[in-house]
Amino acid sequence: MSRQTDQQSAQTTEHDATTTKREPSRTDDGIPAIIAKRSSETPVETEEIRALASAAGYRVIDEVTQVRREDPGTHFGSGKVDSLSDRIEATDASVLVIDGGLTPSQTTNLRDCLPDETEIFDRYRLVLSIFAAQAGTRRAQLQVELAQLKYALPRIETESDPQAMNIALEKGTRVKGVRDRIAELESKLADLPNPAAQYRSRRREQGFDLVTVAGYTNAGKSTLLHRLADDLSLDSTERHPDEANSVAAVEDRLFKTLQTTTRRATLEGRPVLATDTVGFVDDLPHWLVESFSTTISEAAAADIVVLVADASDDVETLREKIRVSLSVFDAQGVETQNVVTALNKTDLLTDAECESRVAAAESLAPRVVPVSVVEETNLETLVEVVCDRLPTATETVSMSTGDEAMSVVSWAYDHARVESVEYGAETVTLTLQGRPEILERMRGKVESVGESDPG
Ligand SMILES: Nc1nc2c(ncn2[C@@H]2O[C@H](COP(=O)(O)OP(=O)(O)OP(=O)(O)O)[C@@H](O)[C@H]2O)c(=O)[nH]1
Ligand SMILES: [Mg+2]
Repeated sequence: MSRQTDQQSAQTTEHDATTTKREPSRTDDGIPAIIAKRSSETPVETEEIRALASAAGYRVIDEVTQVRREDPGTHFGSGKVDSLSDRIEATDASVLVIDGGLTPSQTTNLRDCLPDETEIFDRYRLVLSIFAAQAGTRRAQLQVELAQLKYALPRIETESDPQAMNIALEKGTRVKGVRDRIAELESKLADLPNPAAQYRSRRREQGFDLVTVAGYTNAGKSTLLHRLADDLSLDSTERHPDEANSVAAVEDRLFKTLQTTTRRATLEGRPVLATDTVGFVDDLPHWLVESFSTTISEAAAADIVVLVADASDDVETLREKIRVSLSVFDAQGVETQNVVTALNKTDLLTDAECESRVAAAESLAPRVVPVSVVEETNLETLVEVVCDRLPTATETVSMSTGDEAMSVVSWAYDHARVESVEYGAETVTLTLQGRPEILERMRGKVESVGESDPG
């Protein structure tokens, strides 16, 4: 992930270059905030964090960037913290937004150096506040609160001065309160009826294979789903039309991680329900991603999980994302044997680059299939590999010809893959492949029509 890459390259670049940029205020709405970002590379990119801050309702009035390796104490180093403090004082900003993750002790140290009442938002807290504002369903609200408390807990634990007895006591009470609430939320969430899960379990009874598409944001999950889906009509997973860094697009991207879409697809003749899941947001810790992974837990109930990874990432990033994805699956009880890895966007790579990505992915993940969804390269192989893993049985049945037989044949087309139908003078012989449960139901139907001796 990019944070790690920053730290690695930081060992070679150790200088302090500062730039500040005054933001012409476009709107007077919103709480005034200062953006701060430390990076080991120039130029220091702040476009995304600015969009996130606006999405969270802040008005960015100033920006401070620093090229330096991370300071373990205050993230920025003491000189920079002093000038940040001055700037906050001078601009009357009440919020400091930091593009990066702060440890609990960095948060406390930094707070001690800034004007009183300055609210510090690191990247995670900022994203959580956007989720909180957007969570529309009861489930999403509970999930957001849970994630916020998990974020806050270690910070409350490090916060107070342990020498002051009364504060320590007070801290103890607060910590206990938060722990109790976390336990309460977890059990509430577990008890909450999940309409999506109920829907899927019903569909499975009807004979649908269930495929879940998961992976990091921007890997191409929704695009893949569109390509596979029978019905290509637009829905909520559609990209925001004017993508270009608008606040709406950022909100859209974040909010989408709380939603899922299920579409019907036909893979090698079999009816499949494909579910688009959580896009793991880059640079968010994986406990946070997990807090929102409603559907990932349902992925454990899916027949196959297609892990979509972006092959145009550099090898290290690709590895890291695959590692995190697999560990999230593992934590949710998805069996490795049910994972198929689609290494997407090979159209952006040379053959040699593609080979190195495949090798890297194969060292971590099962069944790696390089594909380009937009150019439709190798999608048949992907479908084949998925279908190979679906629970399958084959059966041949015969029935007396007639209307009833015809309705069984049409039922078969809807629920399984029909390999052949032969219409004889007196009998219809049908060979089909599908879920064992479906073949079982097929037998029941054939019996009611009246079986006919195929010979
Ligand atoms: N070059 C290239 N771009 C692709 C390919 N597949 C998808 N993309 C692009 O990658 C971007 C992200 O695709 P999405 O399908 O929205 O990604 P996603 O995984 O659903 O992302 P989230 O919903 O944010 O989690 C879009 O701009 C796609 O057009 C591909 O095979 N090649
Ligand atoms: Mg998507």
